[in-house]
Amino acid sequence: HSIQQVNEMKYEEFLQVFGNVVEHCALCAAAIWAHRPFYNVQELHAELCHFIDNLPSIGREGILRLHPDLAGRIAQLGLLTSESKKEQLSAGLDTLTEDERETIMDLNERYKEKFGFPFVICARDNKKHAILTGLKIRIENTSEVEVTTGVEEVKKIMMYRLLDLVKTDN
Ligand SMILES: NC(=O)NC1=NC(=O)NC1=O
Repeated sequence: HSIQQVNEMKYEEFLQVFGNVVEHCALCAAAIWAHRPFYNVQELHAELCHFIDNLPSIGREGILRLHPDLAGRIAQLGLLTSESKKEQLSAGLDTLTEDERETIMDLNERYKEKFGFPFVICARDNKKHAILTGLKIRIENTSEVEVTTGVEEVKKIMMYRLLDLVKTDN
């Protein structure tokens, strides 16, 4: 879709196209449709970031809770969204050794136990070793730091998903 086509979309089509740029959180796209027209994909991304940043912390934590674990049960059951599946594959999470898988699952469980939301990282920016390192380092952070860090990763994931949907070579 060109940005011109995006700006002409009724909200139903806009939601069909952009409803999952934030994983399982169609509210974000549903809200910022009202701010069309968008000059380009960067502005569309900025509007979504602005909406997310203005949520109370309980809302931002909620956005994190909507994310599937990396190499988690949902992934093993083949129940990831198409976007998440592609992202987790790009990080090489389908090539984990049994040890690596056990370590990630254990760290994810401990992270969730500590924070009450999952570890979120942009899998298209981080291969499996960076993900393991990120888990080990970030689990030592405070909850406040991790809400902010996780949301910043959600914004990166969102940018990639937007670039997959909006043609920028106009
Ligand atoms: N917990 C996560 O970080 N999940 C994910 N990150 C991505 O980039 N895709 C996911 O599914």
